[in-house]
Amino acid sequence: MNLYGASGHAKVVIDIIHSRMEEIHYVLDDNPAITGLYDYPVISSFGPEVLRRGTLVTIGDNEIRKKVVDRLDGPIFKAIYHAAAAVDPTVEFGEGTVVMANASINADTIIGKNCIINTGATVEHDCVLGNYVHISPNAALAGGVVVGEGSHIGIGAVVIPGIKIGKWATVGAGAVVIEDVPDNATVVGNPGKIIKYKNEENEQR
Ligand SMILES: CC(=O)SCCNC(=O)CCNC(=O)[C@H](O)C(C)(C)COP(=O)(O)OP(=O)(O)OC[C@H]1O[C@@H](n2cnc3c(N)ncnc32)[C@H](O)[C@@H]1OP(=O)(O)O
Repeated sequence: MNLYGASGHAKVVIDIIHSRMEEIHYVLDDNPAITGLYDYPVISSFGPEVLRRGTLVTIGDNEIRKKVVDRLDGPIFKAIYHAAAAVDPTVEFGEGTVVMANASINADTIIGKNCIINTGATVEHDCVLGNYVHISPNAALAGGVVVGEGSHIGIGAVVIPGIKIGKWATVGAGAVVIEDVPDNATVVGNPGKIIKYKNEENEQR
């Protein structure tokens, strides 16, 4: 497989890949100033033949990861999870999703494409996560939580059972979410409160 994005996030994905003894063929990045990541040379100029084995887009920012996936002229690699992640066999993943060490994902959860379930995160039973979601390290989703496309749950945040989080929303680090979160909203604190929206026309401060 290839990695696209020679970032800090890519370093952690390399750990997953090593734990699974999969082979990395190329590390790619748009920035020609980045020439290496660990022992891997990084290339910024390449033809379609480089992409044929499948690529994981290793960019932490959800919007930028989507932009790169949308323009990629080749297949996305299957979902991959660290050998030290605890994943129930009933869990379904979309392609390009990565699960870091010590994450736990419980029964009948469905996770979309190109998501990140980061180190030590908990995604409980019966959750549904859209594409391009990022659950940050040590964040916890209780049972039956729904997270819409592109939303980012910050480090150490907690979401109580059955909550629905809309698309492209942000939950701040350490927040405790006890009410549904609309699309594009940013929620912080305990209990979580909306502080802004991505689209100014929706702003309700
Ligand atoms: C491996 C990895 O590193 S994975 C990456 C994990 N990353 C994260 O978890 C990042 C999470 N991001 C945050 O928590 C950010 O602070 C955000 C997204 C919630 C807000 O960021 P910004 O939009 O830049 O907002 P800004 O910093 O201007 O803060 C706005 C207000 O919210 C407050 N605020 C910001 N974040 C939080 C928070 N997590 N909890 C409580 N209050 C917060 C600020 O104090 C500020 O309050 P004020 O208006 O009274 O001064």
